[in-house]
Amino acid sequence: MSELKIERVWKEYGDQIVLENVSLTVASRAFVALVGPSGCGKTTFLRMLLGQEQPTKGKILLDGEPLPSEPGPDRGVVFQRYSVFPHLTVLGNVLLGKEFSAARYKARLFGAARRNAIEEARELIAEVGLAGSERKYPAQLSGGMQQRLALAQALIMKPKVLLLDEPFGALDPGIRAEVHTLMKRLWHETQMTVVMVTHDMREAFTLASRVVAFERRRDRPEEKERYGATITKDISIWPPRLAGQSSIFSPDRDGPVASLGHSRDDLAPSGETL
Ligand SMILES: Nc1ncnc2c1ncn2[C@@H]1O[C@H](COP(=O)(O)OP(=O)(O)OP(=O)(O)O)[C@@H](O)[C@H]1O
Repeated sequence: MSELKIERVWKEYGDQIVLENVSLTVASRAFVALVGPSGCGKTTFLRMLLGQEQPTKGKILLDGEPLPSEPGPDRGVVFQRYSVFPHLTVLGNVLLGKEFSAARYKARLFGAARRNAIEEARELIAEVGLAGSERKYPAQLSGGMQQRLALAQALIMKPKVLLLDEPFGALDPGIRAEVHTLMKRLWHETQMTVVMVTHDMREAFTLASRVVAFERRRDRPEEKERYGATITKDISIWPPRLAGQSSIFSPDRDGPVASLGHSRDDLAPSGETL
């Protein structure tokens, strides 16, 4: 279970109303894409889900409980850039979350705990297609590889909710399509709830189970500060998509999702390719 419930949320910075009266329920295992004009508050909304910002008014619940007021391991995040640490290797970046959660001040694991964490990190690195790059630094990786690394870094903590802020926006179209395939597979395998901000409508409709548009209903320059954006469109993709379930209606528009080594028999009871 990982349902997000946003209830009548407002966000104001000083006199500026960025978001007004936003209500949204994101079902467990859904993949919601947030779209909307530049500056309408998509990132602000995502940062509230992460716990980096608090709503001015309203409530955000995760599985019925108020969202903790700071980021935690139940919510992973990947940004367009700068999600990974440049001075750590690929392995070091993926291990970091484990080390921090085990030893908050020293950020180091020892003995069997460390060996197990390394094993887990290596598996995840292979899962995102980076096997063999464990000792490389981010600067030695392409943009697509860095975003794969950022996904592995977020996923090692097994978050209930994955938050993505234009994670693939800086990638070339070919690489982006490859990472989309990976993202879709990871969503099915982990069965996380995903909320992704994107400017790319094709990306939104390729990946998401639901596309939600934010917009200011009143957008005259003199009203900019007084009214915020809210949800103006909410489109459920047909045929319906849900993490861990293959569509019974038709194959996905991008074709079958190849696996890099995971058996997905348990995820697709019909034996269909996800
Ligand atoms: N910490 C802050 N303090 C004051 N104003 C802020 C802060 N963060 C965001 N804003 C303002 O909130 C508004 C919405 O910004 P936000 O980055 O959420 O929009 P966005 O829809 O994600 O934009 P883009 O699509 O261009 O990334 C902007 O006017 C921005 O200046």
